[in-house]
Amino acid sequence: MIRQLLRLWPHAAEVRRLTAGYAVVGVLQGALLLALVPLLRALLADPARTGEAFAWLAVILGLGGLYLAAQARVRVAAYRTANRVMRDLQHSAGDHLRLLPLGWFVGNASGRLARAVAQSAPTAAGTVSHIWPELVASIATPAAVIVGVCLLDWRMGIAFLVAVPLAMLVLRRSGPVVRRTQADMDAASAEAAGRTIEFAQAQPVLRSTGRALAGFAPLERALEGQRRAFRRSLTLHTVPQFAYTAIVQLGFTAVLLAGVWLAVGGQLAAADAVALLVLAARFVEPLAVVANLFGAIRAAEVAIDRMGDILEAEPLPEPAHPREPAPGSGAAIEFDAVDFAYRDVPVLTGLTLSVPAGASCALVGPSGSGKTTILRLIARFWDVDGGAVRLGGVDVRELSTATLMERVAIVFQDTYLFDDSIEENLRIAAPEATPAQLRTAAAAARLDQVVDRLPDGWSTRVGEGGTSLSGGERQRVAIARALLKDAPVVLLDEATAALDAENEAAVAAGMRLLSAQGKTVLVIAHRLSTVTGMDQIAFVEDGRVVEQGGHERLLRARGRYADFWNRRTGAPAALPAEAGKTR
Ligand SMILES: Nc1ncnc2c1ncn2[C@@H]1O[C@H](COP(=O)(O)OP(=O)(O)OP(=O)(O)O)[C@@H](O)[C@H]1O
Repeated sequence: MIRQLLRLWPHAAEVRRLTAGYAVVGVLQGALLLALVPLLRALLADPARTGEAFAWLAVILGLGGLYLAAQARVRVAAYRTANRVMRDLQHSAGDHLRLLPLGWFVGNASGRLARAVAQSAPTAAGTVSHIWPELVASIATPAAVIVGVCLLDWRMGIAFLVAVPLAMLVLRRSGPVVRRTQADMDAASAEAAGRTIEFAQAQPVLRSTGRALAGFAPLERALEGQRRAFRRSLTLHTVPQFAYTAIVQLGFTAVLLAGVWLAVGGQLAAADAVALLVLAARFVEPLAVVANLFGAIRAAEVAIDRMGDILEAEPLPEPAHPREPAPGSGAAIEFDAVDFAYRDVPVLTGLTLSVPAGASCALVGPSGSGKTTILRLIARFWDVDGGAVRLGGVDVRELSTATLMERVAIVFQDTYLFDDSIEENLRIAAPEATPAQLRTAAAAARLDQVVDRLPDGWSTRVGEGGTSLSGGERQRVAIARALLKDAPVVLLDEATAALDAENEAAVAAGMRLLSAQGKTVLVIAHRLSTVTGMDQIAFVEDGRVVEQGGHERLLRARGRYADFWNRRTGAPAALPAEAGKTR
């Protein structure tokens, strides 16, 4: 566990110092127990050796004081270290997240992150402050007792030692099993938590489809999986736990038998035998908890691994010698024979696309053809597997992340809004913007109409993630942000959610304005009204651009785009009214 922790929190000297402190506390406790032997020996002698007994009592009191002082000191140090561990791990996670490619955040990253930051860091800290000290003391105390007993009577020392190798063997053997079952439990709990959240979020869908009372199979499966993992962990832990307890009791029995046998045979004074048996009873206590502590350590290892998944995730490679996009054509976008796969599943194959600076281009094509992936590769969510994506003639891998992000504004479907006012949500894009600039951008994106309808106007809080706005209204915020950011390249994924006429017109107007401002606009167009106004259309199919050109020209060519257009214009245009408004 400590080795894993040190990989993420490289302060070996501090951990060593702390461990040495815990060991000293454990040894002092062992010495305290050992001092009982001469005390009892003096008390049980016939007649009792009162003076000697008082002297040993004084020694015990002295050792007790020392033990308490050492314990207090080490505890304070441990709490400080634990605080630092928690703070450093959380800060490192925060710092590291900023370096990870945006693609890392696609999928269930938020769940992983929340668990790592909210649970793993405190677990690692708690292990340092509580479990590790107890474990070290639970080993150091019996070790000190055994050494002392060996010095008092080597035969009894051997009896004390009998159980130790067996106990160690059981702990060693059970370690990987406990760790594996803990990891299974952890994975099953994560799945159950994710499905529970999904169940809550899916309530509107489940109710509107009349399935709310019919149960939710993914959640039921996840909960059953969690129960199965729990049962399995109980079963697999029971045998080694029982074996360990039996071995510890066996050790105690060995000491008992050896003491009685030696005392009956006259080889050990009765007083010594009684004293050593009392010691054996106390000796067993810390040993008995070691197995549980090992279990807790294994659980902590799983939590630390979870944190490791974040801290050891590969950051986005930064160029050693960053370049700047060429002046003039700085906002041109070019895909040069790009290959890209998600976990070995090819999505783009030899994709070539060229959009001159200041031009607008609509990506059109069947669902799953790779349009979103194309936009994401420009923003370096991931790096390409083959070929190159260029911005202003420079491979995006040769631009620093700061330069790239400065030049690109992203308006994705799932625009995230902070639970703050609309004004603050716009300021994210341009913290220095004057109120007049904010209002101009908002008006251009027709966001002012939304603001006018909100109860507190500009100061209305938009709810967590912007849930009090509709999808179309959130996109208007994103377009206003893009206008404010004034980046030369705008990547826009039109909301697929049905937009009402007003939102559709607002988004289209925003796009036209961005284009009129001379920006290179790349749009995933889900609406034909968007497509016709674009300088170019790139028809994407099976991860390639199969046709590129103006709308009229492509229609005349009667190729794949013309087919797509004819099918779409022939299809019923009516879409369901916009769902998801909570306002
Ligand atoms: N993060 C991901 N991990 C694995 N596969 C992915 C991921 N994102 C997309 N894919 C897969 O890559 C393929 C292309 O997806 P992409 O989202 O780029 O297509 P699209 O043309 O934008 O589709 P749509 O129009 O439906 O949004 C699909 O088969 C999709 O399932």
